[in-house]
Amino acid sequence: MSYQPEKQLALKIVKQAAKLCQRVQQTQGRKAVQKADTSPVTVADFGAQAILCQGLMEAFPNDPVIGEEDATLLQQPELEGVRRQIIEQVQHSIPAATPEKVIDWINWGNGKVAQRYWTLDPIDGTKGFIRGDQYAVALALVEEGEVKLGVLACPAFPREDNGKGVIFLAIRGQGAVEMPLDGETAQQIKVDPSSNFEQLYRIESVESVHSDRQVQTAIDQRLGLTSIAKQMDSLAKYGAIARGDAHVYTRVPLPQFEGKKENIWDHAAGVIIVEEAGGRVTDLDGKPLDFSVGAKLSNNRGVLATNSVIHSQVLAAIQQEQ
Ligand SMILES: Nc1ncnc2c1ncn2[C@@H]1O[C@H](COP(=O)(O)O)[C@@H](OP(=O)(O)O)[C@H]1O
Ligand SMILES: [Mg+2]
Ligand SMILES: [Mg+2]
Ligand SMILES: [Mg+2]
Repeated sequence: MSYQPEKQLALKIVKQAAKLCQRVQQTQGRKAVQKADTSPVTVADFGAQAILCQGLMEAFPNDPVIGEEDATLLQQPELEGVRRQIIEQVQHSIPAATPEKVIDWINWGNGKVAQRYWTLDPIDGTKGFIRGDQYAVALALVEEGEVKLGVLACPAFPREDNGKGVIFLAIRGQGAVEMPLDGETAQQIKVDPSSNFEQLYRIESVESVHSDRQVQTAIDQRLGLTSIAKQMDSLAKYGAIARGDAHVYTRVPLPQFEGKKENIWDHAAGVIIVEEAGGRVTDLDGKPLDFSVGAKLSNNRGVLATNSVIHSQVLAAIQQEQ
């Protein structure tokens, strides 16, 4: 399968969604409201999910979509202003949008896992978005539990030409590329296959409660990895591994979140981008991430992404630390 129609649509809507996020940041700032689990969500998260879902619904009406956000929260009367801003922002991209349609589009992302489905994170790294750091719009196509296509728009990702804004794209069997967010020139990307731990970089979340830094540092020491870990919000970390800026990404759950499983949309697009760039992604026990069970990676524990060359050595060090 070449997945050309899927690729064209995915690129188009991810770019549209990223534009909405940039516009919200410029015009409305980075205000957030709290979800039931106390995590933040913004006008841009909801607006970007509406745009992504509308495009998928129109082009692939039979494919279920599993997205992070849900419009239930917006029924609260005190969020009337937020709801209005979301609708205005979506109308900017899709003039025919009505309030009812926008809510329906957001909720189109409440689908269930099927033989073929899409998963999306309208903003991964909402905390990064609010801080003015990295964030990503993430979209992936999954078939038979395997990611077949992944697109990541990272509007704040630094480019070699000193500009900002990168899209990472991978299709199974076709390699991984990066391109400027507002351009067309695709450039093949590859992991850096170095294996001398003294020269390698690990990358981790900026948020200290999203992974166990103590265990991660102990793993570094076992491996002889001496550099200070790079920190970056969102799935952009997978992009950094795929283009050779870093070599190891560990996501070790903190003891207090041991039973809390990772969301499929926080990983799917990144996994294929790293794999197609020559890297490897498993959980902390060396098992492939299983995208066939639901919205959570229920059959997996944590995540390890590497340049592939050092993967088994890192897994061995992880086993010794558990
Ligand atoms: N305690 C926790 N452990 C692991 N991941 C968590 C977490 N709390 C939140 N997250 C997830 O971490 C994601 C951000 O990833 P990162 O830490 O790599 O920047 C969040 O995505 P959203 O920002 O889309 O909500 C959220 O799903
Ligand atoms: Mg996320
Ligand atoms: Mg999100
Ligand atoms: Mg969130």
